[in-house]
Amino acid sequence: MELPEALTIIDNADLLHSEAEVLAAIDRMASQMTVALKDANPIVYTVLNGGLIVAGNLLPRLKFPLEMSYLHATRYRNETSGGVLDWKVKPHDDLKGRTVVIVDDILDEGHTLAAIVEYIKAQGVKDIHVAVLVDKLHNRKAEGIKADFVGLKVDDRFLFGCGMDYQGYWRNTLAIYAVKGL
Ligand SMILES: O=P(O)(O)OC[C@H]1O[C@H](OP(=O)(O)OP(=O)(O)O)[C@H](O)[C@@H]1O
Ligand code: HPA
Repeated sequence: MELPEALTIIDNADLLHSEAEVLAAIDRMASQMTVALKDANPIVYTVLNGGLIVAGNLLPRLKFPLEMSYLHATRYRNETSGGVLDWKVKPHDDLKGRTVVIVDDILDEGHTLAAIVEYIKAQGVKDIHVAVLVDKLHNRKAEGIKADFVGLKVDDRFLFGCGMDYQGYWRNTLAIYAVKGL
């Protein structure tokens, strides 16, 4: 995408959730996660790239001991529909007997999180929890995948902002937008 096009995209987009609404949603998630996980000594995996902004705002709000790690799995590749999952970085810690938390920006069709959860469960973890800022509302979800902590439920549009990209751009906002016409 050329720079002028990136500017046109955000100028014409629909603002779905302001910065303040996103931060309030992250505050709510943090409170729920603190109640559920404060004594669990979890290892928290951020799913790159999209989970970075959510994790950067969420983790400082979790007022209990935890370890941080990351993994990278991707299936959209700058497109607006997902393809085959490409594992760029698999989890690399000893997870046997651990409580694991996965943090990502969005649960859309759920194929990404389903594959991540399946892989992590196979490492012999004690339990696993999924936290996403956005759960997209539609009936195309992969079987059996559900988030335990959800910040916002959003209509079935193509979103960007707060980690989510449109053609590689605009992950770097806190507000959440929908692309005009998508
Ligand atoms: O529920 P799904 O339909 O599987 O989609 C959700 C996934 O898609 C996005 O990642 P993407 O593939 O764009 O990789 P990226 O975060 O590295 O850009 C997003 O960050 C989620 O991980
Ligand atoms: O709506 C979306 N926007 C950006 N990235 C995504 N990955 C899955 N769904 C989306």
